[in-house]
Amino acid sequence: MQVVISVEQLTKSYGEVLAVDNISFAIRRGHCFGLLGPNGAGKTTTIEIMEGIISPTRGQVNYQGLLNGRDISHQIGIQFQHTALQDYLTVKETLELFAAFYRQTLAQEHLIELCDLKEFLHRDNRSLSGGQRQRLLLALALINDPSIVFLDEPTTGLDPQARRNFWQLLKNIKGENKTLVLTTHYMDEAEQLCDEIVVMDHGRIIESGTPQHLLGKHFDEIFIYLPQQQVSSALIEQHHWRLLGDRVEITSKNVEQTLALLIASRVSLEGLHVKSANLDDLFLKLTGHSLRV
Ligand SMILES: Nc1ncnc2c1ncn2[C@@H]1O[C@H](COP(=O)(O)OP(=O)(O)OP(=O)(O)O)[C@@H](O)[C@H]1O
Repeated sequence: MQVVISVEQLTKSYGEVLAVDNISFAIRRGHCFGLLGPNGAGKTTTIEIMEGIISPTRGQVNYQGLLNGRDISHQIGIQFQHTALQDYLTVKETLELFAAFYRQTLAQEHLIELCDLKEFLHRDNRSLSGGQRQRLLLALALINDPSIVFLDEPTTGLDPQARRNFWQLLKNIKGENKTLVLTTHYMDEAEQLCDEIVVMDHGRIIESGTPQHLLGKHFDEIFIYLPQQQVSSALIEQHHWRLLGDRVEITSKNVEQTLALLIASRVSLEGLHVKSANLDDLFLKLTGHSLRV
């Protein structure tokens, strides 16, 4: 698949602080690319350099052959984390206001359908729920029919249902052959949406690849959980199992064998929970801390 953005040896320092430290990666057309990392990892700095909002100290960003600094504004759309919306305007009026800034725009009907705005189109911006506001911000990012859309933590603060609805919209947009670049604090979001991820910490890339490839590379075990009161301390110590709150975490390379061991040890299997490693586990393994602390 064709590379649309290539980031080459990018470095950004703020005085003594090295926010981004010599990173390189490529983003392919039609992919959803995720930039993950704990607070202060350098994600926002990286995405803002890609968007052309700030300039790098060293290195460059290439857009389909165009160097960063050239006017690429007609090709990209940006959904910022905090965008002030004009009070007293309806959603429809807001779309019209923003559309007036561009020569080329996506047909309003299509935009309304793509971002599911119909039910609150004539409502004042101030009366929107968190999820509706994010859908409007997404529509504004798409208004110039960009081929690349940047989303900085698009679902932070939304309830689970609103997040799931928003993911579906992003999947539909991806289906229109647009390239998505997003930062997120939610591993399930990255797992649902991203074809490729880059994990950053302290300004550097510590891992990159498809979620499936990275999970396969770092984990060949399955996690089994049981209520602690059902497992004797002697058994926990003997097998070096971990205590997580009131549960015992058993790491197993062979679930059948582990279950046979538990049954032979007369451990009750009530409340047993089995789970494969997910991106949360990967993140913890790579950075030593979970993403949301
Ligand atoms: N304008 C600035 N001046 C000085 N230091 C900055 C500036 N912007 C960012 N930094 C520092 O650069 C580092 C990377 O910050 P950045 O915002 O890129 O991280 P992040 O991964 O986006 O974090 P978060 O998830 O909290 O948004 C941090 O140490 C931050 O304090």
